[in-house]
Amino acid sequence: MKGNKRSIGFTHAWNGIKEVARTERNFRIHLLATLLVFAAGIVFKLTVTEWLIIVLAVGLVLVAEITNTAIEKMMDYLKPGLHPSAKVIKDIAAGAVLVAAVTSLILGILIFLPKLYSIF
Ligand SMILES: Nc1ncnc2c1ncn2[C@@H]1O[C@H](COP(=O)(O)OP(=O)(O)OP(=O)(O)O)[C@@H](O)[C@H]1O
Repeated sequence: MKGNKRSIGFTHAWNGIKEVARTERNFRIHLLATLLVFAAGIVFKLTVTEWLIIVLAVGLVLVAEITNTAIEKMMDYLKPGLHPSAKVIKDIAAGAVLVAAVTSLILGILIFLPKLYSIF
């Protein structure tokens, strides 16, 4: 048999992430932003505590985006046509992404702004 139960579970999870990356432009933008933030972290030599905050902030946004996509796809599967309840559910899921993104933006500003300020 090819692979054990755990590796098969990982394969399903990886397939899920690939599906989100393939279908969701916002997720691809967040992945690009993640790379840029990590590059900036290396350039500015972040402390361990700062890295902890940045990694958590980035993870928060990616998890929110993946969850939002799962909810959107579930709604499209369960209720393919337009429906007020589908709208409310999707809007709430999108709201979670917005909250995560704004939180991460604030954390990023608090960490990187003083470093940028000290350069100029
Ligand atoms: N079945 C539906 N019934 C009513 N309104 C809907 C429905 N599907 C989507 N909408 C509205 O369109 C918005 C965008 O939904 P869509 O499924 O197109 O997600 P998206 O374009 O991938 O957006 P996001 O940026 O949140 O990922 C929803 O937040 C909702 O307001």
